[in-house]
Parts: sequence; C-alpha cells; structure tokens
Amino acid sequence: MNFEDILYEVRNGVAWITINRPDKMNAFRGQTCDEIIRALNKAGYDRDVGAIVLAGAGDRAFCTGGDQSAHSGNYDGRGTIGLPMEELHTAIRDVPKPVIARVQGFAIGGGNVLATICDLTICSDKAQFGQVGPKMGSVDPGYGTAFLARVVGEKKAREIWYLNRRYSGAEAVAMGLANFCFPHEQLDAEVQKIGEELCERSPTALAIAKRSFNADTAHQAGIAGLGMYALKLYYDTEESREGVNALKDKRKPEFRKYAK
Ligand SMILES: CC(C)(COP(=O)(O)OP(=O)(O)OC[C@H]1O[C@@H](n2cnc3c(N)ncnc32)[C@H](O)[C@@H]1OP(=O)(O)O)[C@@H](O)C(=O)NCCC(=O)NCCSC(=O)CCC(=O)c1ccccc1C(=O)O
Repeated sequence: MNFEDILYEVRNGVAWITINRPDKMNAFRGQTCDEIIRALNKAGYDRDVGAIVLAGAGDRAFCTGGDQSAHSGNYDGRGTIGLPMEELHTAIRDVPKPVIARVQGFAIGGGNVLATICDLTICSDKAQFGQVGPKMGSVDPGYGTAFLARVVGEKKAREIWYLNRRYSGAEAVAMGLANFCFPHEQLDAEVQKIGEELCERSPTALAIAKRSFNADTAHQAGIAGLGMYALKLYYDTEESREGVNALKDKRKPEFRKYAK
C-alpha cells in the first residue's frame, strides 16, 4: 500500500500509523484522512497485528486538526465538509483492536478529537491538548463534543470547547482525557510496551469489550452525521470564514459583529 501523508509500520505486532506532515503540525487534509482510514482497515484486519498506535511525526504535534491551508469554506477532500471525518472517526471505533493515541505535542482541534476517540491515550510531558473551534470558526458537532463529555464530564467538556484553553499531559490524565503521561524521551518505548501487552490479551475478548463500550455511544454517529451538514452550512458563512482568515493573517478574529 502506498501512502503519501502517513507512515505505516508494524513493530512486533503493534501497527504504527504516523501522520507525516510535520511542516503542517500534522494537520490533516482530505487525502490524509483517506490514508488513515485505509491504514486502520489494513491493521484492523491483519491477524498479525494486536494493537494499533496513531501518532504524529516530529516533536511538535500529534495533530492540529483540519489543515487550514486546505480550507476555504470547505476542505479539499470528499465527504460532507470536504473531509471524510465521520468515516475516519467510525473507522477508529470500528476496527476490532485497541487504538492508542500517542501524543507527544499538540493535540488541538480535530487532532484532540482523534485522541479522544482512540481507545487509550498515552502522552508525554510535552503534550498539550485543547479545542480551538469557536476561536477559529469551527466546531465538531459529533464525537468531539458529545463523546468528550462522556470522557471528561459535561462541565469540563463545555469548558474545553467554550474557553479553548490548553491542558498539559498531567492535566489530561487528571481529567480522564489521557491514561498515562510519561517523560518525553520514554514515550515511544512505553507506548510500544503497552501495545505489546495488548497483543498478549485474548483478541476476541478485546474486540467484544471494544464493541460493548462503543454500543453505549453508538447513537452519537447519527448525531455526527447530521451535525456535519450543519457544519457545512456554517463553513459557508462569513462568520466561519472570519475565523479561518484570522488564523491565516495571524490576527485576532472579530466575531461579535455576527451575533444574531
Ligand atoms: C497548534 C498551535 C496551537 C501551535 O501554536 P504555535 O506553537 O504558536 O505555532 P504556530 O506558529 O501557530 O504554528 C506553526 C505553524 O504550523 C501551522 N499550523 C498549525 N496548525 C495548523 C493547521 N491546523 N492547519 C494548517 N497549518 C497549521 C501554522 O500555520 C504555522 O505555520 P507557519 O507557516 O509557520 O506560519 C496553533 O498553530 C494553532 O492553534 N493552530 C490552528 C489549529 C486549528 O485551527 N485547527 C483546526 C481546528 S478546527 C476545530 O477545532 C474544531 C473542528 C474540529 O475539531 C473538526 C471537526 C470536524 C471536522 C474537522 C475539524 C477540524 O479540525 O477542522
């Protein structure tokens, strides 16, 4: 399988899918999402793979969400908003193996959503988690909001989305957004070790446990599908464009004039 935006490697039964766009802080465009979906399905149904790691290349970012340079009202790929977002989120949940988010830097916006959806999140003391949606003219109307509330509780999820603060690895562990935080230099070895631990477990028991956890929040896929249409309509507004343009111009957005 040929990939351009990601790296794919199996290390002792653990498949590493690494977003390889460090110059864009591992932001995803349409093609990136498609490649991750293909890699997840490859690893998910490979009998020699017991666990999957989702990572970002370089030291600065796990993933910073949608690539804003590929965003002009719509992103550049397929799907409701020009990104097969619903499919990517569903693929992480549907593969019958644990998916670990390995967060060594920024997990921002759609990147934080990916980490949230993964079965486990293992981060380093250089990790920073956060949502920027309302600060830059976007929002995740599906798992990024509703499922996040299941993970960290309603109040914390609302704080994360409304105030757009950044949270350290230790804070992420304290609120239940991450499972473990390791010293930066030890992160990859620890992630691999946990991946190999998962490979020793009964694959069928893990698959049933994963499906069982998923069943309780399966309705959120329907909400996400509906919400993406609302998001598409929002992306077509001047209000949303103001956020994207402000980010590109490196200035503060002026949203107040759009209040209805
Ligand atoms: C990640 C930052 C907090 C890092 O800040 P800082 O250390 O000060 O570095 P910068 O100088 O800002 O950035 C360095 C360099 O990287 C480029 N970059 C960073 N992020 C992106 C990106 N997402 N797309 C394209 N390029 C990016 C940045 O422009 C700089 O480039 P230079 O050439 O050096 O100028 C900070 O960078 C930051 O906040 N970035 C923006 C993150 C962002 O806006 N992401 C999209 C989030 S959308 C969202 O939060 C809600 C929506 C959502 O989750 C979602 C749901 C459904 C579908 C899609 C999305 C989605 O994510 O869009």
